[in-house]
Amino acid sequence: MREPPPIFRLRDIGVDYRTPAGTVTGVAGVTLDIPRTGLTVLAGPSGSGKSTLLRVLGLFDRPVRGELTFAGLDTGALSHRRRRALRREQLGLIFQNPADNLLPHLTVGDNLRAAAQSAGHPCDPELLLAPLGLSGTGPWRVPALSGGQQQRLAFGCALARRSSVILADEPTSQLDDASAEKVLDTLRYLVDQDFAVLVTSHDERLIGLAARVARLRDGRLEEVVDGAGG
Ligand SMILES: Nc1ncnc2c1ncn2[C@@H]1O[C@H](COP(=O)(O)OP(=O)(O)OP(=O)(O)O)[C@@H](O)[C@H]1O
Repeated sequence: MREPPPIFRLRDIGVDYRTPAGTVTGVAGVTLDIPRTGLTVLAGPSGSGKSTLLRVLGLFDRPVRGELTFAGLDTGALSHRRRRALRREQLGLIFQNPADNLLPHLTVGDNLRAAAQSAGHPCDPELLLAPLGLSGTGPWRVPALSGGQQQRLAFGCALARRSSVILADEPTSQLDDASAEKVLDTLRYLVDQDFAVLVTSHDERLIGLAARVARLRDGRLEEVVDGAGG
């Protein structure tokens, strides 16, 4: 059987940052295909370019070099508006700090409703909350949730938007062990639901769940290996 086309196709991607001290390379020469299903981990030491690459894949930042195709679309040719619409409708990007992903003045249920509405979908919060281990929290305000619960709610918002791809920056890094385990359960659930899940991480437990691990070093792709979760 023929392999389905990749969800992301990266060819020679480069990102630079201009700083007062000169140009800093975020990533350079990254060529990689990311399949439509399963968990892909972008691994590598601090400063290796993981977050930079995730922001490019989330269509937040445009690479200065190379080509990025998302679901067959050449993203370099897309207007700012079209990129924003794709982000809202198809790409769930979850930032490292749980509080950055949610609307803190709303309840848990209203966060899910707002996420669903922004992508034009109906929403039953309790149906989304149960598999995330957050049953009954719909009427709570966001600050009443722990950091790990907020992180899982952020994944719930991506589910509510029916994002085809879920991208998360170090989702376990700010959590204690018990909360991190629950986030790992959430990632397993998303993979079972056939989402393409792409996360940056140094966390060996998370790397152990991956179908494939892309290792970066100094902004370059060092290797792509099959993981234990494949
Ligand atoms: N906004 C920025 N301005 C200037 N340089 C930046 C900026 N963001 C990242 N960099 C530089 O780009 C390179 C890659 O950084 P990036 O944050 O992508 O790495 P990372 O692997 O995600 O690191 P960490 O695990 O610490 O988050 C580093 O040299 C970093 O200093």
